[in-house]
Amino acid sequence: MATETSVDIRDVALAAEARPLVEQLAADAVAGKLAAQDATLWGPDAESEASIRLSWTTLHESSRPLLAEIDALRAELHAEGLDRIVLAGMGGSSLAPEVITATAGVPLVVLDTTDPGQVADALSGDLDRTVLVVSSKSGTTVETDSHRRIFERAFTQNGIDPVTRIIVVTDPGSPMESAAREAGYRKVFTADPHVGGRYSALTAFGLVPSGLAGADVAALLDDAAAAFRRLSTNDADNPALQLAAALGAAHAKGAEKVVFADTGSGIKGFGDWVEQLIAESTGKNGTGLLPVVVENTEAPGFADAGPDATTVAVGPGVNGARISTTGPLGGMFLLWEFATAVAGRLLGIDPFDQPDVEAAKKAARALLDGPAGGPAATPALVDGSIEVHASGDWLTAGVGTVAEALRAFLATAPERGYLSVQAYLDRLDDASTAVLRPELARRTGLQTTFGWGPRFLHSTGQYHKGGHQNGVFLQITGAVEADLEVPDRPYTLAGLQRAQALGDGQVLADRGRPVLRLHLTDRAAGLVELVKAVQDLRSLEDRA
Ligand SMILES: O=P(O)(O)OC[C@H]1O[C@H](O)[C@H](O)[C@@H](O)[C@@H]1O
Repeated sequence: MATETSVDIRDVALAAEARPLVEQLAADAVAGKLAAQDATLWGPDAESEASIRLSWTTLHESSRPLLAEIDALRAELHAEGLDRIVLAGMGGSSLAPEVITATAGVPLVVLDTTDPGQVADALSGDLDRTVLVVSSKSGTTVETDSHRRIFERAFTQNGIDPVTRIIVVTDPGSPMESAAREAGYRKVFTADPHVGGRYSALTAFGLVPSGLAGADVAALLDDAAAAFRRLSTNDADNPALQLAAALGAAHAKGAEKVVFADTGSGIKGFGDWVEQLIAESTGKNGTGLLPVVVENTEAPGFADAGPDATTVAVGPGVNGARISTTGPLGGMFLLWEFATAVAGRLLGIDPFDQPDVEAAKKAARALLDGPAGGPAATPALVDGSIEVHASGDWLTAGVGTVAEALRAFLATAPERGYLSVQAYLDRLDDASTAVLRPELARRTGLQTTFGWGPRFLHSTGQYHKGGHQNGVFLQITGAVEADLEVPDRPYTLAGLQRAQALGDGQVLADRGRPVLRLHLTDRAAGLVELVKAVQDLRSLEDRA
């Protein structure tokens, strides 16, 4: 892993376009003001939100006292033979720990799903050695609350006192804090409330689960501290100003997509974390930057990126990368946070709110509260193990197969739009679904994103509804073999999962976006058929 945090605008034309912006940012002392937590940088409308969202700039100092607490708790847990850490948390409450622990090579089971099979697999691990970290800033996130209930019951059923095994990370004063204290859970960490979820990598949200799992979290703070010195200077060499200016200049020329490929950074899964930061921070008011995370630099989207996209190497620069960003993980977190906040200023938006996330949650709740968990969805057609559900009027009569439905759906994508593939499945057992991203990108020439539902609802979901309105949305849902009850709640996990897919689909369709839902009545067979249908799409196109 690189030791110094740096940015290289490799594309000469882009560097030239970014230059005046960088100089202006330096002259306006934006980096110093940001480091000093000046809430006026995004204009009067954003000021009140910004005034309670900027403490992340100095977490490399303010989070230090946490380290000893984490070490002491880890030692205590180990002494009791508790060394399997399961983390229940959505979005900002799990994305950073997942990257930190994967990069450190230490195991962490992350629960950010409503798929009953995936949760059942986490439950079937060795509960005798398990500690559940329940992380939620708001303390009200339904997935996280459901996981806590399910684990609490499982501990009890296995003769384990759940209060000894549950650790909570939340904001002070949240409903979860009071409930946890009342229940007497083993430990409650309260995080700095003046840091939003997606900027919280170096707060208790990032550090507690990662440290308990065995990652060297002190090193993260050291690396962030070293990067801070460069990121907070008001000069044109500041890597964050350069990165923000390049992204802003590219956006101004119509490149609203930012395509990420790892080029040997030594960091595992950085794209999944940076995706939330960029999409939720900038994707609003009909503008923003759409992160597209791809498999490698040869993958479609990166290798063949057009004028609507800026390619970014996470790691050393390579051919085809217009920008490269390198550094140790702690430095990279801070670099991208600084750059995203500054890009927000260039785009004229408030990088600290997420005005459109709530809409999908509301729609899912309404479906769950409706009769029998929402209306029965009658498919427009059934082809083998796949049911086709279409929202909007693009599915013409006479379409009889999945391949034809896909073709009709993809024809709705505007030029230089994007395709979002959203799989409400088990991201471990159904991992191969991710192959659809490159397969579809290659055949459509569209920038194509892939997200696991409901995880992406807490990340790129904001952009889908609030950002540039040029996306088309392919949802994939699947049959559930064994559902899981959520103790003391009127819904099951499968019911929640279904409501989340249908609810978000409804919100997108209400905004005029084309949505195709393919429901796999047999997951394995359906996926094979779907991949085949995508291949047939090519032959249909060839014939056209
Ligand atoms: O930490 P929590 O309050 O449970 O929130 C988890 C996630 O929920 C929402 O969807 C927000 O848009 C995300 O920014 C946040 O990270």
